[in-house]
Amino acid sequence: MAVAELTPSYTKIHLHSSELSFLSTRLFNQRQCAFRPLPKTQHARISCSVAPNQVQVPIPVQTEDPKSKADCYGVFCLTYDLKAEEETRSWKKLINIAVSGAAGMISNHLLFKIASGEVFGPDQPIALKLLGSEKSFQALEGVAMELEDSLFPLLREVSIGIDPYEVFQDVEWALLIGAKPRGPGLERADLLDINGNIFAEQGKALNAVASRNVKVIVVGNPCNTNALICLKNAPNIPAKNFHALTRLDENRAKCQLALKAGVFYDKVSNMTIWGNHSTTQVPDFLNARINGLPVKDVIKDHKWLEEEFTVKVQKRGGVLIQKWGRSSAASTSVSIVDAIRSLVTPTPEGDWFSSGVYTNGNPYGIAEDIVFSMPCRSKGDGDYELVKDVMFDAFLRKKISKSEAELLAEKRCVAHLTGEGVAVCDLPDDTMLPGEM
Ligand SMILES: NC(=O)C1=CN([C@@H]2O[C@H](COP(=O)(O)OP(=O)(O)OC[C@H]3O[C@@H](n4cnc5c(N)ncnc54)[C@H](OP(=O)(O)O)[C@@H]3O)[C@@H](O)[C@H]2O)C=CC1
Ligand SMILES: O=C([O-])CC(=O)C(=O)O
Repeated sequence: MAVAELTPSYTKIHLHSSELSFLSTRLFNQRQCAFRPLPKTQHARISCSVAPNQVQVPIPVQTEDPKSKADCYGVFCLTYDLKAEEETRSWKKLINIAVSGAAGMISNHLLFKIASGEVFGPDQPIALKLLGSEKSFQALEGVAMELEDSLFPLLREVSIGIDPYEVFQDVEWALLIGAKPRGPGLERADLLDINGNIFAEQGKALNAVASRNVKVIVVGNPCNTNALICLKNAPNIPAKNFHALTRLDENRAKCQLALKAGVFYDKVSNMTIWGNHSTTQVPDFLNARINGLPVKDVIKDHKWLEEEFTVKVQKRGGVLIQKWGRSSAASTSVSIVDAIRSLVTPTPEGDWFSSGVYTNGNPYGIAEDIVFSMPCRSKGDGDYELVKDVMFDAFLRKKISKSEAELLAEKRCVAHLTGEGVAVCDLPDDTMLPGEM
């Protein structure tokens, strides 16, 4: 028995499982449908952007129930009076947070931190919008079940979907984690193209449906160039709102300096990662401080700083993969939390944090129109400013130039995805993600 439900632009079809595989495969192959099995039934919901006259199934006339449009999950589909709770509990207005790759390893740590309130605060209700794929849909349901069972008071809504145009509707934060990992035999140019296509599509979707001031943090690698592709495909959202995650690198650098100096890592401040989230990244020991003093005054072994420290930070991800058999997920999720909190809380006086941001107007002479990790400060309003008073020496300049050249080469390689013509892929041979060795 097949049932279809029509709206002017969408056709919703409920099918028995026997009919499901044929129709969903056909329509999916035409990239026209979003497919969602309905929990605890033999049915699925398929949202297809096809003209109504193409549908060959009996169509009962129904008035649309707005609730049936939402892809809310389980307990999160219940209605409740959030406004009343805002008054009695002094809660803030609900914020919508989209997470892609939501069934992946990083998200599996991150979602529970966000839902617990440790990221946006104990008075900030949260709606989580999880983006997955046809392949990961069941796993997403598993994630949503675990979120249900956690009884987080601040988590008011969870929805799951595979269409970024639905999932990104009105989101104020988009945490873009989902990306294809670089496996054996996959050239970096191919990876840039495969993942670049994902981020071009997601940029277009954000541009169409997200909040006009959405903050976007790109985690999926190669994250700097993915962030550039994303912002170029979202011309109605300020380019300044896009970040590539280099906070994990900052945290790794702080840890290594603390270890060498024999201090706890909260004594390390002003840590900049310059450049690409790759093995050309530059952990800046010239401007960093330990107990408020220049690192070079505390760690006298400057050869260690220039050689071992720099390489250790650049390759930390790869060493971890060798030990763990998979890439950093828990510490990456912690660093995403740090990155968000740095934007929603004022930066401590005199300190700063690193983020991969758009270079236009930067005061350091770094090439314009790329996404480059630089030192930032925030008033806690979600926005940031670049730090002006930083020092450079010949060593730092040389290292920064290498990372800059790498990012300019990556940009030429994705010109077809940024609207800048024909791609030319002349990537430096040694270009690698931190996880590659
Ligand atoms: N910037 C940083 O500091 C760091 C970045 N990373 C990067 O984060 C990303 C995610 O890592 P992690 O969560 O561990 O990875 P996982 O493999 O656990 O999950 C990633 C998700 O990406 C999605 N995905 C995989 N292949 C494709 C594809 N071809 N097209 C679209 N989506 C795909 C899948 O979700 P679905 O099927 O639902 O689409 C998958 O669940 C990786 O790119 C990794 O390199 C990792 C560590 C640090
Ligand atoms: O290369 C990877 O996927 C892992 C990574 O980015 C990191 O550990 O910094």
